[in-house]
Amino acid sequence: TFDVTFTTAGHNVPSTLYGLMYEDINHSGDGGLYAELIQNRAFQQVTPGTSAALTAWAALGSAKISVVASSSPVSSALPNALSFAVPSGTTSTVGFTNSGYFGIPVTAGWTYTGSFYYRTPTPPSTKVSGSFTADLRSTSGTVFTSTTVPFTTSSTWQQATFTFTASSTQSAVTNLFALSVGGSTVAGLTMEFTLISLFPPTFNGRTNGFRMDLSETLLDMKPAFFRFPGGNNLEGETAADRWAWENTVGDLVDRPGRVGDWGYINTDGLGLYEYLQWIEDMDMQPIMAVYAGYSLNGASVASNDMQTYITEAINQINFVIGDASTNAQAAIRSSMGHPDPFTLNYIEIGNEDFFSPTTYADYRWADLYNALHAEFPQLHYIATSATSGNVPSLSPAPTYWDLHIYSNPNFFVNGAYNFDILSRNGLQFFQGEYATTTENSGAALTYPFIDGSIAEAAYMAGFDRNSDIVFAASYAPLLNHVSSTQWTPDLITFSPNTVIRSTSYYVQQLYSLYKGDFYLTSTTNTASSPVQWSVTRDTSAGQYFLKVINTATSANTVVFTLPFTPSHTTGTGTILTAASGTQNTPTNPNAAVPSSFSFTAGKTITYNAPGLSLSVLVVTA
Ligand SMILES: [NH3+][C@H]1C[C@H](O)[C@@H](O)[C@@H]1CO
Repeated sequence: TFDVTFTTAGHNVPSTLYGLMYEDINHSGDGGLYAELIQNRAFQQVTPGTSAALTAWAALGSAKISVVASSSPVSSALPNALSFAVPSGTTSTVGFTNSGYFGIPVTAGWTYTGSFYYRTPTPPSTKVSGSFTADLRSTSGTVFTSTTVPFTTSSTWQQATFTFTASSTQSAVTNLFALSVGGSTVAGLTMEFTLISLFPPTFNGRTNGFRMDLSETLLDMKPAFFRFPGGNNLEGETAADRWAWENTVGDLVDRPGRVGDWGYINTDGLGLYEYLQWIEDMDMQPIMAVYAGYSLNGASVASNDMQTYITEAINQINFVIGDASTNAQAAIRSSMGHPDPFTLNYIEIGNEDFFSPTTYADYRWADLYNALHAEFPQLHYIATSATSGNVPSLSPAPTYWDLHIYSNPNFFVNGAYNFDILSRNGLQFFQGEYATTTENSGAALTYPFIDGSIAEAAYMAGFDRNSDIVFAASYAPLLNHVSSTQWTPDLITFSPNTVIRSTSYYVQQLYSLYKGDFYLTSTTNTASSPVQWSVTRDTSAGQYFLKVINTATSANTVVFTLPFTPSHTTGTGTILTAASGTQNTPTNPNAAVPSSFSFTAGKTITYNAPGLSLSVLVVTA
């Protein structure tokens, strides 16, 4: 039995404590949160004439399709186009299909919004007019919804737009988007297409917006912040491949995309503006990273080449918070629909610069910090070259540090007091990435499992308890597409039409929902104890959240002694618990989900915590 007495003494819990770490990894962005359904929609960053250039595209009927460098590109950012050549004498239906990001969801009632650019490089002497049919169909050709899109041959680019509404829901996602036309209409013609786009309804109805079910899944966590755009995906393989904000704003036709750092092309259709608008819609605040001159090939920008990136970072921040009436970058923001500045308090300078500590310490940190702090003194700047709370020396000395740790359950159980032992010297910590990535045996994890999730919960009691110096924490990575994953485990796994909440998702959710605003000191415990606890309070609601974490496989009893007598004798709690090894997976998505329970409340509360459990007992004063 663990006897826990808590007092009314303690400290504030920062509102920023629990949030989300994001980067476009595992198709978290393109094919995930970004709602565009067409993969390879503008043939960005591909080599014309290669089969890879045609990823996700296939011909219908006797048409010949290939990716070409257009003789008259739709924009300098999008030099490539799909060439669609119809042999003379063709009479049967021709066209092309796209298989989406490993599938396309067909959902009854959804009105899809589509568009494409098209032109006929060498139009016939007599203009040809006709109609394309745009549709969603199964791979066997069953059409679920369709509409006609009139066209007229012209050597100049036209943009066609259309909508259609699905009348059925298909459980299978192996569906195709198709553009087709009667062969006799276009026989002998060669046409070009690009930026072929199809959106479902989006979160908050935003144009060029976010996938609804994934947004709702994240909203259910009430996350306080969103760290973006990376993570490794900020850094590029080289400086030229980095995430550069300017290439991600403005009209989609002006965004070149880039080769991302996780093995696939980023369209950058999900760009800085879309991130910021969604973050605002989700009641979060950004923790925005700026490129700091280190890339994944291990090279650092030379000291006397830093100015380009310093200027880029200043412009990136001005896009977010500048005055649109005086600042050019802020004026772009305004022209995209947000005249007022977005909320911004935190800037992360680089990512995991403990891989390049020398150049970070010699000049990269100072160059960026000094310039940005001078320009934006009100912002907080987060350094990334620490691997633990014993931070390296940097000048100017950072106040904020981002720490990352990926390990096994034992690390998190034994590390539960890692922040208690740190001296309070003004430093503030962001546990920006953490997760149980292997079993104690070292076996890799494809999905989180209850043993690791409850170990994370034990570590997180340390975030509550030390939230005087831990201002933010987020599990990583956040998302993975079940059909294209480069890193496991992840908090949330998704397919084109399903979302699986892992056991670690529920731990993150419970800590975030029951964060409270004040931490109450209680009986000291020790690291590696099988049971951890945390008591926080929602002061305005007069509610106390008694969290109990039992990392042992057998039950343990905790007896709480309260500094007051609750106003009720029955309390309601929420528990996440499961047998060792349990995972939520695509085939068993609800193997472990939270459930509620009631308990007897009083000046003392005796709670028998099941093995491998996180429980939150809600007590009203
Ligand atoms: N290598 C990990 C650390 C880096 O910051 C992330 O991009 C990766 C997983 O999210």
